[in-house]
Amino acid sequence: MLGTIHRAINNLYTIAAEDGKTYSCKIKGKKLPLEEYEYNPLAVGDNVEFTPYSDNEGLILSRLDRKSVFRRWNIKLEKNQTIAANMDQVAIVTSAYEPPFRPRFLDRALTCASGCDKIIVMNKCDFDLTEYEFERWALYHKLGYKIIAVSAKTGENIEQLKDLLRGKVTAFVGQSGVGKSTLVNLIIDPEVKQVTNEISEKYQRGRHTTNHALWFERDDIKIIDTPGVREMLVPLEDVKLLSDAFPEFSNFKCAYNGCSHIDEPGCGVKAALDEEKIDFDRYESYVHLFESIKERTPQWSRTKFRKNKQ
Ligand SMILES: Nc1nc2c(ncn2[C@@H]2O[C@H](COP(=O)(O)OP(=O)(O)OP(=O)(O)O)[C@@H](O)[C@H]2O)c(=O)[nH]1
Ligand SMILES: [Zn+2]
Repeated sequence: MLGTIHRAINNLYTIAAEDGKTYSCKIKGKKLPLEEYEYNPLAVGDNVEFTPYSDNEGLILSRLDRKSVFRRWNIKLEKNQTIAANMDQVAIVTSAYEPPFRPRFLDRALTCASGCDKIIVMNKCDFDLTEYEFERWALYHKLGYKIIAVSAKTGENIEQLKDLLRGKVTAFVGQSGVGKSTLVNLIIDPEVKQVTNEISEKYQRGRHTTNHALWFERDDIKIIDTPGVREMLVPLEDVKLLSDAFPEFSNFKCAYNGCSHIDEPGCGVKAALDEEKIDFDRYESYVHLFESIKERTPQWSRTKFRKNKQ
């Protein structure tokens, strides 16, 4: 039987199956195959093949191919952790205030998502952005990302956000406290208008924080809410991920195929930077990401980077 993982906690998986029923499952026998540096074989959104052994229990046999993933580097485990899989798009939720808008965080989150569209949601737009923040925010629009400013508090633009979600599976990711759960609750259950900690019981969630990813759906809107994090570290991955998150670099040609845009001669990206055709802050953000991947594992050398890119 086939099904989709809607919840994954401590090797126990809740699966919504093709027969319309929900099964609580474990992985059969040995573990599922893991890639080097990979922590968890299964995440919310994964499609699996399983054998039911009772009306509501089963054993997972295999994972079907993924079309997309959102994964980050788990610093404690020193492994890539897959947070959500097979979504059509990732909504990176940021907030205008408390926590303040952090473009660097946003760049990292953009890099963690692969194989899907990315939309950027600015929640708490009942607060004003500073002029500087507004400019940074507008830059993402210029780069071609879908962006939307909403307020879970006042309801501003929530209908427009819903329009972006219809007919799709969307993973909500972001810093802790930006209001992901408040937004998800508002979208999934419009009757619920109270603040988060009052509604958390209804969904049997933690009081203030979401500590595991969870699938929600209502009509044709399907959302994977994910735990908020303080830091979003980019996964160890084919470095192509980085270039995907910096689409503006692809407008410029470099002398070397697979140029890392750090110190190679004839780098078109660095030339464009000198001519102010690329935003300096974005470039700096890229350098940080590049260095963070390189530092983490000495064996992930720049040579490997070049080889992977070709
Ligand atoms: N002013 C204002 N406050 C909001 C808005 N949305 C959420 N909040 C508040 O922000 C706080 C954090 O909201 P949560 O929904 O718990 O944030 P989260 O992103 O799910 O946080 P984690 O569970 O840690 O990932 C709560 O006190 C909410 O009531 C908004 O649009 N405007
Ligand atoms: Zn270059």
